[in-house]
Parts: sequence; structure tokens; C-alpha cells
Amino acid sequence: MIVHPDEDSLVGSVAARFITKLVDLLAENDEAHVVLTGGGMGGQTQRAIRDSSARDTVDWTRVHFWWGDERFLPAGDPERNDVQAREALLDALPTPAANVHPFPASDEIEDLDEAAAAYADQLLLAAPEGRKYPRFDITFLGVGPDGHIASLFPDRDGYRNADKTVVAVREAPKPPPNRLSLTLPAINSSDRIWMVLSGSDKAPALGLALAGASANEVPVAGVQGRKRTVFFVDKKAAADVPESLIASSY
Ligand SMILES: O=C(O)[C@H](O)[C@@H](O)[C@H](O)[C@H](O)COP(=O)(O)O
Repeated sequence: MIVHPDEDSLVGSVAARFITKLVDLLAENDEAHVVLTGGGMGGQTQRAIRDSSARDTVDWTRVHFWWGDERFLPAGDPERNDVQAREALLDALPTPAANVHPFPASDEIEDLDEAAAAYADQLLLAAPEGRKYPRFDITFLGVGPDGHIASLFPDRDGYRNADKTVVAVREAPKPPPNRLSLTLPAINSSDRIWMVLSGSDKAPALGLALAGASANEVPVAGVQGRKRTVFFVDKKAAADVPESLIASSY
């Protein structure tokens, strides 16, 4: 857990760390796969990456972008996570369009379940032999006040089904009601999961997750990357975090 005094220093430091990590990953591998999130902190982090003076140290042509979830809306809708990410970051990068992998839009595939299956197919196409999804290097997640991550909300079925990589989400408590999301196993297949959250409304969810709440009640409690899982938070979000956990899990 890394605690920053305020939002600006939080997103600035996550952006710097992301750029450094990508440079290292691309020195070792031909490509890197990054999973983006929607929400306020996702957008702010993306803008901080775009505006970083170190941005051009990354060979962005070898980076692939995926999303952890999407709001099921028509292509180009300003509420879509991919539209927000293009505006905040991707449009400023030389990444080829073929490396950007948004979820289907509701005017491309009308049926939500078919759209979920289509994204699962896209993941499979990019997967190494015998796997269902690419090797995700870094997955960003925001966390809702109810502890949701991506579009995995509390007390719902189907998120932990290891056979599935993508789920159709209906009647989501956060608008819009129809969404698409990676499942928890797909998220947890990522080498690194970086959760970025700020504000006192997030403190109870973070406190519960760290106190051992079930992933069913507080989905963020089920997040566990293969190599590292880090919470990047501001002081307000860390209000209910025991002192002993701060920085020690980093
Ligand atoms: O589509 C979305 O809205 C998200 O992917 C969602 O999971 C978001 O990351 C959290 O709700 C946190 O959002 P904030 O950072 O705005 O609190």
C-alpha cells in the first residue's frame, strides 16, 4: 500500500512508476499488455501518463491496450471507457490502432451476451497457446465506494467462474446499467494489478477488503495479481487502513 498526501501526487507517482515499469518490461519482452479502467481515477492517471515528460521513453508501438470493463453504449459515446481513454491518453500515443482492443459497442453488437462472447474471442486470439487471454503485464483498477472493481459489483453471480473470461453485467448500480467486464480470474491472471483510489468515500471499502471481507461482498477483496498487487491511495482513502499495512506490502 502506497499512501500519497493528495490526488495530484498520487496520479503523478503512479504515472511515473508505470512509465518506468513499461520501459523495463519492453527491454525484456517484445510487447507489453496493459489493461485500462474507467472512472475518475483511471482517467486522471491516464492524463498524468500523457502529460509526463518521460512519456517518450516508452516504445508505445509495442504496447497493447485492453480494458477491464466497458459501459455498453454506442461507439463514440463520451461515457464509454475507451472513448475517455483515447481522449486522456491514447490519441497522444503512436500506438497502432491494431494494438488497441476496446470492448464491442452496443451499435456494433446489439446483444450484451454476444458482445461478451465477442470480447472473449478477441482475448483468445491474442492468447499464448493453451491460454484464454494474453499475458497481462499491468492491470489498472479503480475501486467503487461499494468495493466494486471493473464492473464486478457486490453480491452478484458469475464473476468467479474460471471458465469465463468476460461477463455481461445487467442492472449495474453505477450507470449505465448494461456493462461488460472481465471476470475475477481473468483480472487476477495479470502479473501486476495496480489499484488507484482516492477520497474518503473509498475508505470503508478499502478497510473491509484489508480486514478480510469476502470477494462476494466486497469484490476488491478478491483481487490478487500473479506477481504483485498494489493499492495506490491518497490519505483520505487510507483513513481505515491499519498503520502496519502502509508501505509494508509494497
Ligand atoms: O466503468 C467504470 O466506471 C469503472 O471501470 C469502475 O470500475 C471504476 O473504476 C470505479 O467505479 C471507480 O471509479 P472512480 O475512480 O471514478 O471512483
